[in-house]
Amino acid sequence: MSVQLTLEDVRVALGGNEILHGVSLDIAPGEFLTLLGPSGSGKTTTLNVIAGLVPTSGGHVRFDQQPVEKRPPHDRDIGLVFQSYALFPHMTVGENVAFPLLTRKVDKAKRRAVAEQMLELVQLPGTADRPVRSLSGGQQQRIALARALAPSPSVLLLDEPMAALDKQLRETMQIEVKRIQQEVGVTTVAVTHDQTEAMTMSDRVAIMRDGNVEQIDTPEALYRRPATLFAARFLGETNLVAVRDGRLAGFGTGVGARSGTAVLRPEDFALGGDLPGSAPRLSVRVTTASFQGTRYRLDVVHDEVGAMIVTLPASTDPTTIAPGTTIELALNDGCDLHVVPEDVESEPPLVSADLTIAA
Ligand SMILES: Nc1ncnc2c1ncn2[C@@H]1O[C@H](COP(=O)(O)OP(=O)(O)OP(=O)(O)O)[C@@H](O)[C@H]1O
Repeated sequence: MSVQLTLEDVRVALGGNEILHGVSLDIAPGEFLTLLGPSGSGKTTTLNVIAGLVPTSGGHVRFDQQPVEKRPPHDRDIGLVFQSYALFPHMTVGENVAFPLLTRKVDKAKRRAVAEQMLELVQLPGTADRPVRSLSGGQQQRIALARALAPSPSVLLLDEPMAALDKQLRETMQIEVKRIQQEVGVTTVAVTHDQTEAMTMSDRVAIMRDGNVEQIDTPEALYRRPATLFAARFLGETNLVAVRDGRLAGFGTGVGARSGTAVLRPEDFALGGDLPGSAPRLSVRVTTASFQGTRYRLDVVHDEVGAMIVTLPASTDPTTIAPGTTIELALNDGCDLHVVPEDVESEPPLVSADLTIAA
């Protein structure tokens, strides 16, 4: 059973300081939301508020409209997965998975059946009788997930669940966690520092900054339409190019907008020679060029715009982009230039302008 999870102007004060300054989130039943943000921005505190592990000093937390602020953690119907797995080392895999059912007084045969069903779900069938210590880190994380899901919680909370895994395993597990979450359909909130992980797993991502939600949207919208420069910098690599009096710095192109900052992603560029002469362009000097299998990644510099990051197709002739070379960059066909207006950082509510390039 999945629930609608609502945080309404939630405030938390700890050690004499207010840590959350009015966090509001509305998470649909079965949705996967990730809290992403720098260290100390309030991600874990928000997760702990939902779990009931941290008291609120204001606002409301609701499951399907019902306030739960007064309910203790064990009475909130929540599954929790931590970075450290927190499995019981002296128990078997099956006993670990079934543990939450033991405390709910479910009989032994039913516990065993649920444990086996959960082990199927996390693709570790037949491991119920193995000592938990005999499993690898990735397998132990699957067991932690199976244990959290065993009582069919209303809400699943994942606190940096992949942080202890190596990069390759982490990428596999991100896909796997999303598959399992979709199969079960449980409303899920995750915390991570890892923007790729956030984009891979989530229906929506909430970017947190200093105890507030900076922006919440789908990964695509956050990447293409960041409402603030903080959000633009936090999700994906970005080039911030000034727009003054309606002209894009360096390019000189009219963008028909007031002043602000254009958010140009590395893939928004192509080599000038590959595009029609009408495409906005500027000459830059290559400082580094590295081949990354599916593309080249270049650091380039322009006197007025400064340093930028650019990616070009893997088929690009490497001799034309060698460090020290001056190349002409053009804005890619279909590049939908997004400008954050100048006053946005200081004057909420946040709005962003979508502009088409004037001929
Ligand atoms: N028990 C506490 N007492 C006082 N301050 C606290 C307490 N717990 C957290 N804080 C402070 O609250 C702020 C938010 O902490 P929180 O752990 O929620 O951030 P975070 O975004 O999860 O960071 P990280 O990514 O480093 O885990 C930090 O400045 C932290 O120092």
